[in-house]
Amino acid sequence: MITVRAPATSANLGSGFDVFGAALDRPADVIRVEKADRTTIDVTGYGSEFIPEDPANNTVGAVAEALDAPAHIRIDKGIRPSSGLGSSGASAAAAALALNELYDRGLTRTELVPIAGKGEATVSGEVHLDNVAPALLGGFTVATGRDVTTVDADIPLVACLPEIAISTRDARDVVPAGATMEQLVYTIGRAATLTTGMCRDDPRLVGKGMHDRLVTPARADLISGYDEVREAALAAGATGVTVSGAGPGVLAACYPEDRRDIAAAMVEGFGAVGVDARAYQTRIGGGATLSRD
Ligand SMILES: Nc1ncnc2c1ncn2[C@@H]1O[C@H](COP(=O)(O)OP(=O)(O)OP(=O)(O)O)[C@@H](O)[C@H]1O
Ligand SMILES: N[C@@H](CCO)C(=O)O
Repeated sequence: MITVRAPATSANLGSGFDVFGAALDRPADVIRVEKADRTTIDVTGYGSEFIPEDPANNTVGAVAEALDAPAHIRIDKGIRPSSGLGSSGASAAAAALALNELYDRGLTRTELVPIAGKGEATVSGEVHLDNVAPALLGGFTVATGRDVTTVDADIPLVACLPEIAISTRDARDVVPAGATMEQLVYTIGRAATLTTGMCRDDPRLVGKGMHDRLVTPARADLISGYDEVREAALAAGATGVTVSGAGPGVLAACYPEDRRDIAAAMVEGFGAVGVDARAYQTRIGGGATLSRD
């Protein structure tokens, strides 16, 4: 049996819509695969009651089909679905790595990224690699078309998950259809600042580079308490705050000594508007890990 642990990820990081992604060192999904005549799926764990076991509707089903690798697939969810922490992408990435090994397909992790992306597309409606790339490769990733660049960055983060569900499909509906030249110039500046911060392991530059005036404000309107939580995190020392992926998760970059206070402030911020929330004190971590029993 092959077991793969694939990490949660945070896509976009504010200024890098559909391009930037980061692997988080926690939470994670664990997938176990065994050869079978046809693909079957069992799901347990966090939010499993909301996840279809039909291979046509689960992200791992499309991956098994793309690799021509039928299997019995057990998914233990550590990442809540519809969270903005790449839950569906983590399962797809884990399945790609596990089935590639189970059937000796010989593909590299980079070659598995678009295959995992096909799985992710079954739920979000279109292929974007900003969750599956960091889940497979680890670190901070820049995905443009089929090309993915990685930076092995070390940045402390807090990911706060409110008890609100927002699907990626719905969150894509509010993305503005166009942008002005002024907005584009602003976004390019922030994205470049963030990338420089990742290359230098500099939380200040990463936080500054997260600021986005284009997609994030539209999505923030879907998250009750977003403005309060953002202000609370900044007051507790966060260097930058943004929507994680398609939301409702909220991501803060910070220095390590402020992480605990920021986590408490964010949970309290959601609490102030009557929303329960859970915060993960985390950091940019490695990609999926594989073991064979
Ligand atoms: N293996 C899976 N794990 C999680 N969700 C899955 C899986 N297979 C299908 N789904 C469905 O995908 C949807 C969640 O995916 P979605 O992209 O909306 O959220 P997410 O992956 O948590 O967030 P994001 O991509 O914004 O970081 C839910 O409707 C869920 O039922
Ligand atoms: N880039 C995607 C990530 C969510 O899966 C989005 O923000 O819609």
